[in-house]
Amino acid sequence: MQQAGTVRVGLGGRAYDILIGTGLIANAGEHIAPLLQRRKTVIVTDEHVAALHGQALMAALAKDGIAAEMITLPAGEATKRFEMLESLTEQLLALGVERKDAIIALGGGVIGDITGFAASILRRGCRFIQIPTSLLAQVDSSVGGKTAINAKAGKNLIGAFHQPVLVLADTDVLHTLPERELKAGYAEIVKYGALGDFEFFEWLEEHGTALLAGDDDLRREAVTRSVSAKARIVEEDETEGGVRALLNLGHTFGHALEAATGYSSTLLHGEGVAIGMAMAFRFSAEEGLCPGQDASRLEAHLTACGMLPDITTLAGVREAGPEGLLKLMYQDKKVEDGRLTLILARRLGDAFIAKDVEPDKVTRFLERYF
Ligand SMILES: NC(=O)c1ccc[n+]([C@@H]2O[C@H](COP(=O)([O-])OP(=O)(O)OC[C@H]3O[C@@H](n4cnc5c(N)ncnc54)[C@H](O)[C@@H]3O)[C@@H](O)[C@H]2O)c1
Ligand SMILES: O=C(O)C(=O)C[C@@H](O)[C@H](O)[C@H](O)COP(=O)(O)O
Ligand SMILES: [Zn+2]
Repeated sequence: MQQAGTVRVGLGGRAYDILIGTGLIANAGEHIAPLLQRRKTVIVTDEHVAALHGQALMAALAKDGIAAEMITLPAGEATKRFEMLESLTEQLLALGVERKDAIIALGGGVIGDITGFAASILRRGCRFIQIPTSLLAQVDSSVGGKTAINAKAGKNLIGAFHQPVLVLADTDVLHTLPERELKAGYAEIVKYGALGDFEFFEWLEEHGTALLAGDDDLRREAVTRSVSAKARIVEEDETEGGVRALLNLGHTFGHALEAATGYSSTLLHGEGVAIGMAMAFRFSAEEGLCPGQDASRLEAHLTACGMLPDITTLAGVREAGPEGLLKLMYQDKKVEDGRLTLILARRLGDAFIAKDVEPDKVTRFLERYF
């Protein structure tokens, strides 16, 4: 049975709906057919998701007369690289994807990011639909139009803003997601509370454990609240000229840790975000910007969910050391005129953009972690 709510991302000519609920993949054809110029599409997915949910989507599209081909990429962050982008775009062209077609990204944030980027450049831009299957992709990466691959120099450095034309977040599929991946997605949910909604943070303190354990109603509510918050920010600032940078809370530290650990399974993106948010709050507290008890409260919640490892135990991080991490932080896209921008906090639920952060302060802060 299909049961879904809708959040609209109001971006004028690039506006789209995010449908959140159950039975959305089983009925995908009915939502997708009206968007197609011809009843033909290509699904891009990864090997795990293809095995679990690929056939269900193919069958749902066939029910509405949509012929679909499937391209399956390797799972994991290492897929967000140039060689994969080349292979993906060549395969899309070989399958005859036309400029007016809409391709489908079925998977987590890795598939959404690389497929969205491929769509943004294929024949100078075709449309794409997000069917996010990880918690992280449902609450964050499928919405807002940031698409990218990683570069040797840093995370998501080659990409484009390219909005999807539809997002189908089917919470049924979360039941096959491994626990570690669920927790990684949960970090991005905590982010919305920590950056701008204290009441949501309190709700997560109360319901986080049950949500992670599998409660569908709580998951649906968390996805809806998260994407609603993201949609409002993206509507105000689509290409991160200002306020959208708040969605980067924890990411300057987190992306540096991901780079230091080689974009590998040593540290998932969401895990880096959890550690990075705790660091951003602790740094804010040590700078006298935020009460220490708020930093402790955030740490306590993340620790209760098993999400705050000692960073120096992560292969690659000790080798990088404070100086190495600081250097990686300077690849951040928020750097302006060679100066570091961090998302810091006044309190839980109130983050702000701090420009021109002194590197010495960050180095001394990082040294205390080692
Ligand atoms: N564009 C954005 O705004 C944005 C936002 C946040 C994160 N991201 C990016 O998203 C990526 C992380 O996304 P992710 O955490 O989804 O990682 P992912 O895409 O690697 O998916 C996580 C793992 O779960 C598997 N998986 C996905 N759905 C499943 C399901 N329903 N059942 C079983 N297994 C499933 C995948 O095969 C993979 O092994 C990072 O590259 C990050 O940079 C982008
Ligand atoms: O949508 C945004 O804006 C975000 O910053 C969301 C982040 O969770 C996401 O990881 C994003 O890809 C990071 O953006 P980047 O510009 O730092 O690469
Ligand atoms: Zn993120």
